[in-house]
Amino acid sequence: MAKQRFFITGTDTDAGKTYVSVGMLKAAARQGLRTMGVKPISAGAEMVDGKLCNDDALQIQAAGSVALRYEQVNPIVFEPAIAPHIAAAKENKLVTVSRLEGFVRGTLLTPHDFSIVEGAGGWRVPLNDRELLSDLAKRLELPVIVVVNMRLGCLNHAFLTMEAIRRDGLPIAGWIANGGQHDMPFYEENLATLNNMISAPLLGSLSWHQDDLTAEQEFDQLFSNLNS
Ligand SMILES: Nc1ncnc2c1ncn2[C@@H]1O[C@H](COP(=O)(O)OP(=O)(O)OP(=O)(O)O)[C@@H](O)[C@H]1O
Ligand SMILES: C[C@H](N)[C@H](N)CCCCCC(=O)O
Ligand SMILES: [Mg+2]
Repeated sequence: MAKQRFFITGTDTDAGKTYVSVGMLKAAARQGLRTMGVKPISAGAEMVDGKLCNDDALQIQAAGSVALRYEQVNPIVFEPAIAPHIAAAKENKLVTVSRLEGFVRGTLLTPHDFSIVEGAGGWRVPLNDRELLSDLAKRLELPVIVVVNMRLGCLNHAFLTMEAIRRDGLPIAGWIANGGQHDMPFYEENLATLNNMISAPLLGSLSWHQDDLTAEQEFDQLFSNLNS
């Protein structure tokens, strides 16, 4: 199987990007693949053993089967859980696409079969006054997986996100309906609307999980859909 790499974005912050990233990394590892994930920039971190660590990055680091140092997974980390460019400005730091691209490409040189790069927030999150996180995805030329947080308002968010990714010229590997039947009235009707109007494949609909086995089964199916 050829090496597979994806950029994971979502309809918003808290859409489930990390949840999906971790689930996919584990599903790929169950198929015997060497897996790794990168969270290039994070905002929202705590001190762990004297080092600022972001929970998404720790989860992604733990879920990958290839051992990576924290800095390889998450090279840029800010303490407050706010928009990353504002967190950077508060520390008089400038984050650029070029710098992030260098870090990510460096980590992805580590031999592996399957990798994900998790964004932060949604598609158009600023990195500085001129550049967006979507510019990083463009520079990396990665196919994109969109996690749609299934709640009222997601139709508009999902369509705008798809439009923006296509406008950026990147392929959409597929989208995931996340957290179904959790708190969405007329879930099936909303899912059908998304499915009819999005031309990229629906890779899977993930329920709001009650147990690990259900989650594993859903991610195994999702992983197999990604490869079909
Ligand atoms: N299908 C699901 N079942 C159960 N819990 C879920 C599911 N999807 C997401 N969650 C939970 O919802 C919360 C938000 O999800 P997650 O952290 O993956 O969002 P995110 O898109 O990565 O956000 P960020 O923009 O901060 O990176 C987490 O606590 C996560 O465990
Ligand atoms: C702190 C949060 N969990 C994410 N890491 C960053 C979300 C940035 C959102 C920016 C925005 O679109 O307003
Ligand atoms: Mg996350």
